[in-house]
Amino acid sequence: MAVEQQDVVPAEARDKHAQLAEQVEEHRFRYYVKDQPVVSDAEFDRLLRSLEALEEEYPELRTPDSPTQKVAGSYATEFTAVQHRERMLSLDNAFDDEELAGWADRVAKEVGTSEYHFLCELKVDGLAVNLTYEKGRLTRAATRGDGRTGEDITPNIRTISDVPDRLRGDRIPDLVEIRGEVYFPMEKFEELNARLVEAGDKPFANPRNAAAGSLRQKDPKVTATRPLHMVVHGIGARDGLEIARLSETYELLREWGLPTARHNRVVDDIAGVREFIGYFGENRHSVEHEIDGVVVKLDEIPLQGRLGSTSRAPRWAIAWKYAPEEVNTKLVNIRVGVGRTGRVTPYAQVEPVTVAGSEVEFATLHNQDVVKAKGVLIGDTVVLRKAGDVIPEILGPVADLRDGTEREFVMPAECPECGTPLRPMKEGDVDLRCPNGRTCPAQLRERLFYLAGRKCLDIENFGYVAAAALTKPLEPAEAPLVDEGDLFDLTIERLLPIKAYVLDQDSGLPKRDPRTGEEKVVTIFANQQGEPRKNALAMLENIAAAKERPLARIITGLSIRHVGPVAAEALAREFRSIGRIEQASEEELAAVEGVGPTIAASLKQWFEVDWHREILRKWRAAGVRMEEESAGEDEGPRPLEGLTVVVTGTLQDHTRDGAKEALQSRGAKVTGSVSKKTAFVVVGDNPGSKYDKAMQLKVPVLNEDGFRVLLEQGADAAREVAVPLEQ
Ligand SMILES: NC(=O)c1ccc[n+]([C@@H]2O[C@H](COP(=O)([O-])OP(=O)(O)OC[C@H]3O[C@@H](n4cnc5c(N)ncnc54)[C@H](O)[C@@H]3O)[C@@H](O)[C@H]2O)c1
Ligand SMILES: [Zn+2]
Repeated sequence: MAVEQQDVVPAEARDKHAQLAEQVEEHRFRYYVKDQPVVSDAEFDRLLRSLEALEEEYPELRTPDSPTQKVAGSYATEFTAVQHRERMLSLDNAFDDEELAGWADRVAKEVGTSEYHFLCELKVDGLAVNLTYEKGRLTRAATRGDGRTGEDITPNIRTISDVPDRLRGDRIPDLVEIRGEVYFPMEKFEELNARLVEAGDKPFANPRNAAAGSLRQKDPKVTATRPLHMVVHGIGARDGLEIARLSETYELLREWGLPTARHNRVVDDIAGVREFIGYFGENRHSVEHEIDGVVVKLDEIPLQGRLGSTSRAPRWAIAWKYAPEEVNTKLVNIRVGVGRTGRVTPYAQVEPVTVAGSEVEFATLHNQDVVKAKGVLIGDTVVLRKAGDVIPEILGPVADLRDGTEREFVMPAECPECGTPLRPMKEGDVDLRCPNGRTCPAQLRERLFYLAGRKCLDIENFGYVAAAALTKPLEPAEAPLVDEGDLFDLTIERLLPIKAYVLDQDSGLPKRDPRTGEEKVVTIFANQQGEPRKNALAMLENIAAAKERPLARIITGLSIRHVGPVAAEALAREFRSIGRIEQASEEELAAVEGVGPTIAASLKQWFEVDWHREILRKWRAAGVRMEEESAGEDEGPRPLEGLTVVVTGTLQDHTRDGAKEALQSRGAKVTGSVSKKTAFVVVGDNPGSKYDKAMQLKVPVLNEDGFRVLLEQGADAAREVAVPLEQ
């Protein structure tokens, strides 16, 4: 027999299988027992899939002890082992629509009735726990372990305020096992790592590991200091409880005081499932915890029993996985960039990786304290996260992969672009700045880019490369712009000879030709014959047109510290001229609503600088708008008059102020808190409690598309596309 089997499975495949199985087991140990995985989930999933593919090809390899056949995980000996009364299973995954449809077809075939529903739940990214309640009292809490045996973490679970010690209400059974997920909130994560690093401990690579590591502490006092939360997503053994639908069971559990999920939905068919998946794919960050997918379950409990389970997962449920937002990559270097107001910020340069659909090479690190708080070293493998449209960030290091060659980041003492010694603007500031405001090439380039950008003069054909070329060309030696003063006096003759690097906006570094590896240099305004390019002429025309922009935008474009679009708007409304702003006293400035003392002081300082006043003199001479007599608010129709709107979360196409401005200019009132009188809540990414409040009060919620409808077609049209609320 043995010989025959050898014939069927080539030795090569057998070796490959053994090797993969060992790797999978090793990663599982690091993940479930040590809470310090060394590869990303996506990488791990790929490994497991190759193992499955191999077993598909050679079914003999699929023995009961293969990692594909077991509930992953083990338990550490520091904890007392606990037997679960009913096994805790894993879930089968669907990575695409075909796999989802395949699952639905099997359900339809095997369930034996057409009367069934799907319950859609969010897949919470944390760790599974099992709570045993006897006669309403929490008597035991355990991790999943290998599905049969978990670790006793009862004292640790008791420190989580979401978890009731005693159930209250009716129909409380003699015994019930409650299954759920413990998670660590993303927004508290950085703080935890900062504390760990400060104490000389290893930081966590991501919030899921932080949840697992925090809960599985030998000393529950440590767990008590960690902001853990729990969401219920299932039920195990029970005695004295008759239940028919899982969704209804959750209602009951909620009445007992258990933390049930708020976003569950029962749908009739797979189309409904797809809609739920689509919605939360778009609104992944509007949820209070991290999610990595959607779990679809058969809602009818007797039918669940009819379908049964395999050794590792129920057949009546499937987990749809969203594209991963976290990847592991190497932190190649930490560089510093100089911003428009001279602020110097470290940022990470990583080995390029694709995440959430785009290639990432740089991630923000904010300031030197953040670098320290994250506990990352140059040379570390790090977890990089790109959530939706948010700027990529480094979550934490994979400390277990260090080999001793990693080094700490040291903040430079001098500006990387002009060599001026860096210093904080005020005593006690964390941020360091380059004080060379006028001629620091980095500051000038960033200021010009901002000035030409959407919030200010909105000059088309004037991008980052142009900003760099005009301020620090390779040729000619003398730059056309020494500061922004001469912007409106540029001529095509001055532009034609310019040769410059093609600078990358994220890093401020020259881009390289992928073939030759050389830095790219272009004559950006002239073609090969030395004639003006179309873009160059268009840019000049657009610069001329920009002189007429509203006063507020011109003020914004001056890059006065603390004076963003909102303050500029307030200043323009109140003073209606830059000259009058200059002449106003600090008290007068501070008294304007939306200005205040910090901005007033900053304005005063700005006007004291000679070259700043010189910019204004040149602009005035060039015919740039310096006054505005008509009141902007009185212009045009006000289609949203009488509506109160709340904006929350991060929108893609609008800044918060831009959204506000767009609403106000149409007559709507924009407020900060949701009440019954609120007409709409506009929700971007990471909206927080206002979204919850809107759900509670059943105020129509608009996503960004809905917001556009509101602006362009009015309130009635917007109501039609508002998010249907949960029944
Ligand atoms: N990076 C690594 O080295 C490594 C190693 C092992 C596992 N992993 C990762 O762990 C995951 C696999 O672990 P798994 O076997 O626990 O399977 P799983 O996470 O894919 O699915 C099962 C688990 O989902 C959880 N869950 C969350 N929300 C739920 C809901 N609403 N209803 C039901 N269950 C819900 C439960 O805890 C359940 O145990 C994968 O994401 C894998 O990439 C990573
Ligand atoms: Zn500088």
